[in-house]
Amino acid sequence: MQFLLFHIESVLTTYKGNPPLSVFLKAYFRQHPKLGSRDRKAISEAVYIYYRCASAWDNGAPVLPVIKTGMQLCGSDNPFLDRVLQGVAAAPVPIVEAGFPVPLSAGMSAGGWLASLRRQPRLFIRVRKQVDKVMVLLQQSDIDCHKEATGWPAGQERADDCLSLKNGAPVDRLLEEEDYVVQDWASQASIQGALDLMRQAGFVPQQVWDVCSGAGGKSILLKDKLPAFRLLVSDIRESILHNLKMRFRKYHLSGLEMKVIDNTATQQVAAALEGRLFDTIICDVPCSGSGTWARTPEQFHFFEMEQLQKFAALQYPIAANALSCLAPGGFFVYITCSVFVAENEAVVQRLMEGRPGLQLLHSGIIDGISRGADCMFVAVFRNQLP
Ligand SMILES: C[S@@+](CC[C@H](N)C(=O)[O-])C[C@H]1O[C@@H](n2cnc3c(N)ncnc32)[C@H](O)[C@@H]1O
Repeated sequence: MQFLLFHIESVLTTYKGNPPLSVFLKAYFRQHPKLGSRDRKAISEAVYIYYRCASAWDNGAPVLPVIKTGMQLCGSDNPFLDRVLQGVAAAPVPIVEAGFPVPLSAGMSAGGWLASLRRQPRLFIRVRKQVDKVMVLLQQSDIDCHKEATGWPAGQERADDCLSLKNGAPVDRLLEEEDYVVQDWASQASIQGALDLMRQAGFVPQQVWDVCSGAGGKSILLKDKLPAFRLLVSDIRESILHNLKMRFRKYHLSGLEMKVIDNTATQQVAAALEGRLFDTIICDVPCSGSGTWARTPEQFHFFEMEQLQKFAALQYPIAANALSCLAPGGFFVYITCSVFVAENEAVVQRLMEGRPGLQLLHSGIIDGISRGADCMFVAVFRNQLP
């Protein structure tokens, strides 16, 4: 047991918040090949618990002794982990009592959101075909799963192809890889709701630009849901566009054009697009990720308020440069995985200023907390200029 505690402490003292904890742990375990899979699991769980709980107790100071005692009492079977989490969930959160220092988007309560960061979220998949057959297959293997309705606004969601499962469910061993996409409920809902709005307006996207495409979560969903359309994806990182290309290949999707673009650079955008206009633009900007901190509790632990200014300085220019390429009558979808006003409503407000032709059709948080999912923010605009 002592060696597990040694490794837990060693990770906690050497990890400084970057790269993501999952990447750091993989590298750490590569350096310690004698650790078996059970050891790695116990160390990872304890470290994640530390970061989940640390916010509840005065920068985590008392959390480590609780983990140590738990491990000494229970071994690495981890029944103690549940008890630690239950204890933490019930404990008062000092930061809530003091009031969370950053204003949260409309509809978010600081207490509910902070409490949700202490629970591990669920796993969500989007099933690309025969969802009922897939559910039966999973249930036959004793994997508890249920359909989760996606879309917005509340009351207009549809239970379709989104499945909710316990985190860690071994879907990769049971399903063919091209039959499903791992994608959080809120991410699915962000696009599903926007598509519903377009459908209600009798609008069918033909020329789509996915700005900040990352590895293509939103684009893959669009390709699965819509009839043929031309798609441009762009991101500042060439390596992530390579991942996107591999994913498109895996899912047998075609009709893709890719460009490396720094969307904060007005000249670069103009040179890359040569006056092209798009009738649909998805703008899923870089952000604090605060709506996903339940999955990455280390980001909350190491978060510093100044980082918000840095993101805000990226979000507006990225969105404004993209908006300049929106065709008349076109739809512009601004998305973040943040719950902070500064990255959400404040950017929407700035985008509206000086653009009288831009109509805001919808703006709000997609709250995944009760479902064990992430929170996102989405605003949908339409260019009403003739
Ligand atoms: C929230 S992620 C996008 C996630 C992606 N849309 C998806 O659904 O999987 C934001 C992306 O913005 C990219 N990015 C950051 N700064 C950028 C910039 N200045 N111009 C273009 N993309 C940028 C990042 O590389 C990252 O992939």
